[in-house]
Amino acid sequence: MPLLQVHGLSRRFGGVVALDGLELEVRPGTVTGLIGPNGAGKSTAFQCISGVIPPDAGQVLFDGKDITGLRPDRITGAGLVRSFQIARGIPRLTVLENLLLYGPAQPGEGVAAAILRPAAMRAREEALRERAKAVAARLNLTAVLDNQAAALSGGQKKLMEIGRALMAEPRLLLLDEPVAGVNPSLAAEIATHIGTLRDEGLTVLIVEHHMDFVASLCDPVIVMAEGRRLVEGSFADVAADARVQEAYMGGRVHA
Ligand SMILES: Nc1ncnc2c1ncn2[C@@H]1O[C@H](COP(=O)(O)OP(=O)(O)OP(=O)(O)O)[C@@H](O)[C@H]1O
Repeated sequence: MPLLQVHGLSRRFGGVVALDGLELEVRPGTVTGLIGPNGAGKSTAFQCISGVIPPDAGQVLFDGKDITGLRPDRITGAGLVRSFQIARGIPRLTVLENLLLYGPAQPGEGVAAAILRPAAMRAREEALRERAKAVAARLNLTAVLDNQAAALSGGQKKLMEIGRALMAEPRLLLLDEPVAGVNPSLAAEIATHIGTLRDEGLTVLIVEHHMDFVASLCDPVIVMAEGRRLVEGSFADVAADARVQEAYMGGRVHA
């Protein structure tokens, strides 16, 4: 069964039809790419899937359960986590502190539990620190764990952003332009990290304009145009498709 199923997703902004009956599926264990020309509706799809904005119509199923219109924190709690295009870490906090902010919510660990069960709270904090360190290690951020986020390179900020999403223990990670503004060698490094996460069982859906990155990492690739799915297939197949080239207004999609 697909991990994510989107049926008939529609959303308007005034007179603009951003999503027009979008259909898409993400199979478990894939890094699925979502591409398309500017204004195709990719970001709006991410926003509707992750609960940031409600769709006007349609359905989002995560692991077979209807999550349409749920609050973003509920959707994150269910294991569908979105990472943002712009790194939003808190600049004055260290990398470790930024990661710790995004540990999974613990049901039942309210204020009363904190007062009554300090040992349990300390154990949870310790477990969270260990998790943050493990996440940092997987993303080559160990050396900068105690540095302020503001002092990171552009690429390290992107990796920290992925790390923050990983702290929430996702089963499906939505990445919005993870290599926008990143140099090619760092983009290749980020692709390697994402490929490793996939090999470890994470499923990923990525919006990205950087075609080398999509070609090297994403299979399948879904092409959107005018709020709908235009074609889906391997990168080579969709790049060679005349409808896709037309949607990019005569521009070539290079492999
Ligand atoms: N909050 C909003 N208010 C009004 N119009 C919006 C809003 N968000 C998106 N739109 C419009 O909806 C359409 C789809 O936009 P969207 O950002 O989803 O496309 P996209 O495929 O992510 O584009 P890009 O690749 O340029 O980021 C566009 O015409 C856009 O102008």
